[in-house]
Amino acid sequence: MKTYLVGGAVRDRLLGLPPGDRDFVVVGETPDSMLAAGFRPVGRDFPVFLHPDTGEEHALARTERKSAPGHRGFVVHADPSVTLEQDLERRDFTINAIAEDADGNLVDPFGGVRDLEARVLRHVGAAFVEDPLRVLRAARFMARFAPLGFRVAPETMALMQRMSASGELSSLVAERVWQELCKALAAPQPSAFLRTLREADALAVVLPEVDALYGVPQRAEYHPEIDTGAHQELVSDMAARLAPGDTVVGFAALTHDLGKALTPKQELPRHIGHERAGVAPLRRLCERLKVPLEHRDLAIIACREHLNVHRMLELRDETVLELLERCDAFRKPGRIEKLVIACEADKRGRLGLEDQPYPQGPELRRLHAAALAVNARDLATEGLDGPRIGQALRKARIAAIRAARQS
Ligand SMILES: Nc1ncnc2c1ncn2[C@@H]1O[C@H](COP(=O)(O)OP(=O)(O)OP(=O)(O)O)[C@@H](O)[C@H]1O
Repeated sequence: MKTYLVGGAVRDRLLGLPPGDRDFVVVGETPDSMLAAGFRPVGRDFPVFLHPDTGEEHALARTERKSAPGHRGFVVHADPSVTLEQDLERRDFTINAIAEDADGNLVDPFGGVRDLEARVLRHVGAAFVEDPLRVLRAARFMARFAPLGFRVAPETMALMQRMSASGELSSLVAERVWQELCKALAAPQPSAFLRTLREADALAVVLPEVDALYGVPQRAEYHPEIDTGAHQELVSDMAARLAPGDTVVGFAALTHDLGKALTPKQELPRHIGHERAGVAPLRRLCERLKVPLEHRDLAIIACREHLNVHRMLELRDETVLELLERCDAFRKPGRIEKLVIACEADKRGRLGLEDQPYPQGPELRRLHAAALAVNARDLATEGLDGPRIGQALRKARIAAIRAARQS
């Protein structure tokens, strides 16, 4: 069986990055011969099989054509006559179109190795324009590879701009968009995702709420030299640094200031009330992209509460408890940790504040732990009934917060 390692695994090994999932392409086989060799099929119509021992994905070499106008998706053609080169030709970027045989020999018909060395993200061929998702894929690869010095080839960027102008990006299904956004948030430099999409004129189409922050001024005492769009870029990168790979924190960091785009002109650049104004656009974005509940819930809390967390050290004991209650921190204790990191990213992700400590974080963690230690069952044994237990619990938690503050 002629089997080649392809895609991300070859690319990442050549870049010296730790190996991820391994995908293989198989040439000269049919679905029947794969089944006869013991492979298990994945899905129904898709020519992908799992290796009987390793479970790794083996796809039959295939070509793909965009289906006729009026039909969605692609026509996949996979049979023993499809060559390895034809399979590689349908891939998105040259650096993703390198194959490696079992002896470690590279097959690289489109100059992927040269582009890896030159740190260039370049499309393979004219068929690139057939799938609008590739604009987002380019942006998310930049979130991962910009720190290594990669840039998008000018001719690829020109194609991406044409794809945006064609209006096809708006036909992308929510799940595909969310998946790429998530991969970008899990990468070391999410700001490169935003910047690449903006340059391709695509951000306003896929994330209009995020795009709306560019050009909106910040308060003078923050960093007047950059706008709120640049601020959200810095905050997103800081979140990726503080909680690498945590897309729940990353999404909250990205969206915490959406309300600033709605500040009336006469109120600029103060943005009073932006934490409340941001909830509506955030909900809209979450509904459109079918954002998972865990991501959505933390993002809404971070949007609404980030100013309170920043003011933590001045808050009254009662207000600290209210903040914890609004975060549902007694039923979902893990949330406070993520909220703290998103808020810390906001504070430290400002020009000149990158290395500043964020004392509000440890303080909120400490007071949360003290309030959590108060046990409703202990109070129940004192003979209190329903509503009075609730009141006693609040009082005891406030006392615990006070005691922790004084200790
Ligand atoms: N929409 C697409 N258009 C063209 N080629 C694609 C597309 N999606 C995937 N590919 C090809 O399939 C390979 C595997 O795709 P996948 O999305 O798993 O990314 P990857 O390159 O393995 O990177 P990572 O594992 O970091 O996400 C890619 O390297 C590319 O060759």
